[in-house]
Amino acid sequence: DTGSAAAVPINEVDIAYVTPVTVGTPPQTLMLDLDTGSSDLWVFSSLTPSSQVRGQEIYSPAKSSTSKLLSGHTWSIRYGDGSGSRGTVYTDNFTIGGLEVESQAVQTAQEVSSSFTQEQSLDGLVGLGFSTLNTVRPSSQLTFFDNARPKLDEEVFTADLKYHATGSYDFGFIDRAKYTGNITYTPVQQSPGYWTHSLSGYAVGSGAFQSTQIQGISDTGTTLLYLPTAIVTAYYRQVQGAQNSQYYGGYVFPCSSTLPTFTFGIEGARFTIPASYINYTRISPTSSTCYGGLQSSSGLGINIFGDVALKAAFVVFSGTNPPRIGFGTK
Ligand SMILES: O[C@H]1CN[C@@H](c2nc(-c3ccc(C(F)(F)F)cc3)no2)C1
Repeated sequence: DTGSAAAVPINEVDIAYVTPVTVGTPPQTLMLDLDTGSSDLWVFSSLTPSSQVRGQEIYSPAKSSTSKLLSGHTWSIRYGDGSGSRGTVYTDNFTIGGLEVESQAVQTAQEVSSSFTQEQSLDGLVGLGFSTLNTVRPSSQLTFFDNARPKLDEEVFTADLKYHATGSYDFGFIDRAKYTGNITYTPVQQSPGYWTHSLSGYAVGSGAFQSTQIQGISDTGTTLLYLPTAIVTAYYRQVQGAQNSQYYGGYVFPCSSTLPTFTFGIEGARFTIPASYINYTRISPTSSTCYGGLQSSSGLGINIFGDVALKAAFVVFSGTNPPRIGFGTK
């Protein structure tokens, strides 16, 4: 089997992407954020206090003839930005892009943090990290990809995220129409559960490529690209008026500045992020100061190849044994 679904940016700066999914019988449609940096599938639900729901679609297990309570099981998760949620668990039919998993663990939120309440076009997350990261207790649950795997034509899913446009996630096949040339693969270290791999180096604008291994995680749920401080300062040294602002918590610059491109390597292949992707957003609607899409990872303890980098390529997440990740030019 295969599946294919849209990845729709939730605002005008691509802060996150949501994908239509269906849960239960008859199908209830929700828009979920597919996140390769976590492994919980959770949804706003009929169990979420109405004071915490602001425009989101909810899953009501009571309205589904195929829902089953996973008795005694709970979950609680915290994301990199400090947001979080927690609740109980049902199993139910779950589909993405026509690909169905009969008994998917669907984690129903009983509490969500304020930043989820405020994000009214996001109804929950689908974790596509390794199932070892799942937070359901006493027994952890499998991701949609792990459940779907036995029925997939090929043990892969792909991400084709786009700049200020709708892209796609495919399951079980690699769509040759979505990239040119060949996919370049590199090994993934699946512990502790992220899609962890290395870049083979980088270049700032037309500068020489610096060959250096940079280990990090490819994380579709993270908006920006976070790299070591030395690389980030080398980049913004090329930007007139750029500064690392304590106040704004990162590199900002005059919106009128000319930004260089940023190139990263996967093995011998090279992928160039256009300057426009790195001119991420105005710090406020009327400001002439802009916030960068490339920021330092020094406070995170890990480098994160988020959407600013991933949307510059066609990315294959391969669940083969051993797992690997592939990048294609598009
Ligand atoms: O934890 C890491 C795993 N992947 C990264 C991730 N972060 C979120 C997220 C989504 C939406 C929101 C909110 F809607 F604004 F609240 C917040 C965080 N989803 O994946 C970070």
